[in-house]
This record gives sequence, C-alpha cells and structure tokens, in this order.
Amino acid sequence: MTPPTSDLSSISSTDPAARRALADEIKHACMEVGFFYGTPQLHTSLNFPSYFETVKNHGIPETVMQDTLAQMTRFFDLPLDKKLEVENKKTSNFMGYNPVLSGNNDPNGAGDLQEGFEFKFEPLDDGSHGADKDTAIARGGHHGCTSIQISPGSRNSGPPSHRALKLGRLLFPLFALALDLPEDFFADKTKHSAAIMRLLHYPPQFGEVDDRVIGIGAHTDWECFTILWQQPGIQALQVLNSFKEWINVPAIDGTLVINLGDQFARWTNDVFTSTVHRAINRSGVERYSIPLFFGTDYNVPLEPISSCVSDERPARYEAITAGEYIRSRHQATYGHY
Ligand SMILES: O=C(O)CCC(=O)C(=O)O
Ligand SMILES: [Fe+2]
Repeated sequence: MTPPTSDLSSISSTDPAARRALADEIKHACMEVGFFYGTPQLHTSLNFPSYFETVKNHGIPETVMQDTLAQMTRFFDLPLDKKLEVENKKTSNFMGYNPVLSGNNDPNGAGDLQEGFEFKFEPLDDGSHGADKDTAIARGGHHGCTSIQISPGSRNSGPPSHRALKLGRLLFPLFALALDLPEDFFADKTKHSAAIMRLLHYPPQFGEVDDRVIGIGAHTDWECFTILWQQPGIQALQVLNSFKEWINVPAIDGTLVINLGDQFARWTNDVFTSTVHRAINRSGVERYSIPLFFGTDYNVPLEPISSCVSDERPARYEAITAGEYIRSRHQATYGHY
C-alpha cells in the first residue's frame, strides 16, 4: 500500500485553473480524508480526520537531502558535552539543542526518545529586501539567537532549508484558495517567515516499548502546517485515524509529508483540524527526520475566519497571538522557563 501523492509541479503556475485544481485537491484532503492509500474502499475505511499526505515534485532534490543528512549525522555524533554547549536552555526562545528525554510532546508521556536541534528563520534587518520596520513586533517576543537570516530567491536554489522555506510560502496561497479565501489572505500575516526547523535524531528502541517513552509522543503540531522530510526506508511515523488506530506513514524516496497544525485549526475553527501523530523507531537503526513548521507572524492574532464561525459552529478557541501560542507550547514541551 502506498500513500497518496500530490504532484506539486503546478504550485508556481499562474494558470488559475491549474491553481484551483491543486487547491481543490488540498481542500478535499483537508476536509475529508487527508491521507489515503489508493483504492476508494481503503480511502473510506481509513477515514482520516484531517490533512496528512505526501507530495512529490516539491523542488528539493533527494541528493540535497542526503548531503543534509550527512551533516546532521556529524552533529549528532559529537560528544554530548559539545552538543550541550548549544543547548536550548541557553536561549530565550527555546532554539538550539535538546538532549534525549529533555522534551515531552505528549502530556501523558514520560519524555521523547530523540535529540534535536531547533532553529528558525528571520529576515535580514538591513532593509535591503523589504524587512520592514515592524520586524521586531512581528517577532512577537519570540526572537533571539539561533536564527538563520534569509533573503529571497527561487524555490530551486539555495540551501535545503531555504528551498523548503520557499516551498512553504508557496503553499499558503493554495490553502487560502482551499478555504475559498482570496489567495493573498495570509500574505500580510506571513511577512516574516515565522518558520521553525527541527533536525531530529531517533535512537532505535528494542524489546518491549513503554508507550510513555517513544521517539516522539502523540501530539499535534503547533503552527499552520508542517513539511516533513523523513529518512527514506525507515518506518517510524504514525498518524491517528478517526477510529483511534495508529497508521504507519512510510518514508518514500523523493516525497515530503505535509500535515496541518493547531494554528490552522484555530484560524478555521476546526474546519481544518490538526493531525495527531507520533514516531516510534523500532527499525533497529538510527533514524533522522527534518520537520519544518510554518506559522503566521508571531504578532498575528489567531482569530477564526468569519466564514468558519456560525450559530451552529460557535468559536471554539480563545484569541491568542501566534507568538504567545508557540511560546506556551515550547514551555509545556521543554518546561524549563
Ligand atoms: O520525526 C518525525 O517523523 C515526526 C516529528 C514530529 O512530529 C515533530 O517534530 O513534530
Ligand atoms: Fe509533529
């Protein structure tokens, strides 16, 4: 069984019909199933509650990912004391290195069996390419060290993190179209790339696994959507379907996984829901993955889109800014501030 794969080659198309067709595919996935395995029967019986699928033709060659993997491996192979020099406890915004078991994504869990390195992207402050004066406000108090400064470029150039960033920016207009909003609805809310990347390393787990200590415990992601690269050929990621069954999401060469997070659930008052997932590495070998989380700018209030609120569907979430929300989730996960 293979998961569905959306072809993103028309993501930059200016043809309205091609854009509408891709947006419709995303809308269907977001609202009805989200992740499916080919045949209509299975599609119905798996019944995923929200968007979770793989995409191809995303503009990031697998060779580039293999180079990135080699560099990640070098970092995680360093002695622990070296890695602790850049521990996330030392930054005001949770960026940096987290040792094994220092984070806990599932409140019912006892720690995540992975180590990671987290960093984010900020526009250059030199004013040369539109980083405007409200940059500091847009950072919403969630800025600090371990950020990578970015300048614009094409989707198919630059280091992998920048390519992935550009891919994410191209997805926002399609999500807007999928919600029957103007394509530029998120443009003024995503001016400053509130995107966070994690480099993750999961040691293998052998024998009987205590459900409370797995690679990453059951959780939803915090931002609007996540673009995830998984090391090909190693099974670990699982998504919860509406029958509360854990379904494997295989790592397929040349594809990325895309899933929705809490900010979209808040924007849409749960018309788009965030997908519960977890990872357990029982492969017997080390596993690496790279999620890139895309949110709105940190100063943006997460307010439900008016078409998603009605008498039958009253607002489900309290208003909060994106930055406050992400900070509260970092605090709950790492618990050291
Ligand atoms: O490693 C994976 O496949 C998933 C990682 C993940 O869910 C996360 O970092 O939020
Ligand atoms: Fe996640």
